[in-house]
Amino acid sequence: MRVIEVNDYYELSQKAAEMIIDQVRKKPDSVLGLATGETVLETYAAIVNDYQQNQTSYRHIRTFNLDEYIGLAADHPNSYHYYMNEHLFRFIDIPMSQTYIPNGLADDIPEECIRYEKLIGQCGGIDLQILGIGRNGHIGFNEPGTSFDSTTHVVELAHSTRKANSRFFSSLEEVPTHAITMGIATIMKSRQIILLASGERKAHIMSQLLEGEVTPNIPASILKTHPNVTIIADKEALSLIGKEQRKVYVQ
Ligand SMILES: O=P(O)(O)OC[C@H]1O[C@](O)(CO)[C@@H](O)[C@@H]1O
Repeated sequence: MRVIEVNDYYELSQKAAEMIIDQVRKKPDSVLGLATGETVLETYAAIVNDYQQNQTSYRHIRTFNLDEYIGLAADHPNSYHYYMNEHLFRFIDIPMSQTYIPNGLADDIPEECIRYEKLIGQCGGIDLQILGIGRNGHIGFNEPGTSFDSTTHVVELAHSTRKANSRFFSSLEEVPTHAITMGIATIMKSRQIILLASGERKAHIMSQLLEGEVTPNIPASILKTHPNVTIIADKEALSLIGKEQRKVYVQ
């Protein structure tokens, strides 16, 4: 695991976009794993900007999103379907039929999880997975305590996660209680992973991640055992890292 330290959120977004665009140019039929949330927003904006300036093509790219709320329709403004269309897909030339997001309205949700996991395999697995990190160390919606062996599954969202995400809803009660998420084993099968962390609100979890052990209590800690993980984090997110850990990880 290597950590690229950047000055601020702007630089983080530029660097992340650059790495994703590089992957797309090198392998135009790449399978990308995508995240939602606030952190990745400007990365998508930078990808859109590059598309408009340089016409990088996504015609043969396939994408798999990490997660989706259960119970929200694709056109609900807080669904991750809506988020992805709104911030990325509608601006680039990716055919919508090549963008995959779990269906949180499926009649048979356990079956939907199995289908989604299989589909990732049938597409050859994920070449590059983008991750944000929750303040409790969650990746996707894999909350603390999730088995490292988990594949795509249903989760009950932690109160802290619902509270954090309630900023996008009109009230906490409106935040769905459950979601479908790729599992930790699903994420770990990706050939390359980039995790993004920005701002002071991620400083505590970043120090726990970099200084602590690999434990299901911090789902992101499993990334330390993956052969190709890059963390892009800004100075604020790395502000609580001790000198020794800095020497080990930070470039
Ligand atoms: O980027 P944010 O909004 O801080 O969220 C971090 C992570 O938490 C989630 O929003 C889920 O709670 C993920 O989608 C995201 O990767």
